Amino acid sequence: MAHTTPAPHRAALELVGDFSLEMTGKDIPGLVEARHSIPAGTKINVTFLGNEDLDMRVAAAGAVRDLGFIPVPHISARRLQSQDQLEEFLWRLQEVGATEHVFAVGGDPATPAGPYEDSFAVIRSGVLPKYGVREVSIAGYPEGHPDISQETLWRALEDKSASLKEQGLDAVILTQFSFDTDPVIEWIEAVRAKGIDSTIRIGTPGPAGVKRLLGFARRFGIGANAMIVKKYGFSLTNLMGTAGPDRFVTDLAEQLAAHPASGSVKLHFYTFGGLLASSEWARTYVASRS
Ligand SMILES: NC(=O)C1=CN([C@@H]2O[C@H](COP(=O)(O)OP(=O)(O)OC[C@H]3O[C@@H](n4cnc5c(N)ncnc54)[C@H](O)[C@@H]3O)[C@@H](O)[C@H]2O)C=CC1
Ligand SMILES: Nc1nc(=O)c2c([nH]1)NC[C@@H]1CN(c3ccc(C(=O)N[C@@H](CCC(=O)O)C(=O)O)cc3)CN21
Repeated sequence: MAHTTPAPHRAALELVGDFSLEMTGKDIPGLVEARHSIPAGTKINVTFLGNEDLDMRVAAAGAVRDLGFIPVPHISARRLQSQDQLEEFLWRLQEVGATEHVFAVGGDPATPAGPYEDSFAVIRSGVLPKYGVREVSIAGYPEGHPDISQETLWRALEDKSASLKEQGLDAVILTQFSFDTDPVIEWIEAVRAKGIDSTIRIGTPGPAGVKRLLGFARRFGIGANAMIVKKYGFSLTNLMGTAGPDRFVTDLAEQLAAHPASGSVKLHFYTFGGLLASSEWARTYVASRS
């Protein structure tokens, strides 16, 4: 007899199937360790951190590719010192076959290090397709951004989407992580209401120590008050513990199933606890619902 999967489970499987991951330039050992837990062809983003250099970023993107996954290197507009530096990065990435997908992001420095004030400046410069870029991810903020107004964020999203479309580049929206699904659902509706139909990848932390998660949340200005944190499934009185995205993902899947106009929505794991923990979590989650 045909096996039927209950609707909320089906929604959860759709959401978690084809998840993407994230690593830092330093994390090649973690990638090697996790490689058998990660499905072939999984997208793995490589961050562009201030404490890493071009060689590390290129080596990490190349390792992702060599192991049979799809590298999505980050390009941090405000951290670039010159157009030459951007082109050198892209050229080196292209040499290791890692330019088809990139994530163009503003970057945390309060003042730009060079000619790119924001990710729109990188995108509209037109250099990306010259190096083989075909799909560009851009950032989304379901809970806003501590230093950027809502109006500015929405204008940036629309400008970048329009410029990518004009250049014939695919767009994906990748969101800042959060612990609360309510603003995520509202925000997806607002994106769709603007006529933007790109795939949205909802960022969520993979399993990690609670203290570490809260540290990153504070650092990036992400809402993590006691109520939200409890809803996510961890306790502030148990800082030594580990928290995973079970509740967040199950809740998000249920809400998406109730909002069919959400369009294509997938998951992205910020792997603060390591690539292995996130990929094993996804594997177990899918297995328990299939
Ligand atoms: N690396 C990552 O995974 C993620 C990084 N971020 C951070 O979010 C911020 C915005 O990035 P995008 O959405 O790509 O913005 P964007 O590059 O599209 O810029 C949008 C507007 O915000 C301003 N802006 C950009 N970065 C700023 C900053 N650090 N401080 C003050 N104003 C800024 C720009 O001048 C522009 O007017 C950056 O700080 C970025 O690093 C956000 C999500 C994920
Ligand atoms: N505003 C903003 N800026 C970012 O850079 C950023 C976000 N948001 N959202 C989430 C992603 C994930 N990011 C990161 C940043 C650092 C590490 C990391 O492991 N950094 C260290 C370890 C230091 C520590 O434990 O505090 C490193 O080795 O550099 C991981 C993910 C960067 N990202």
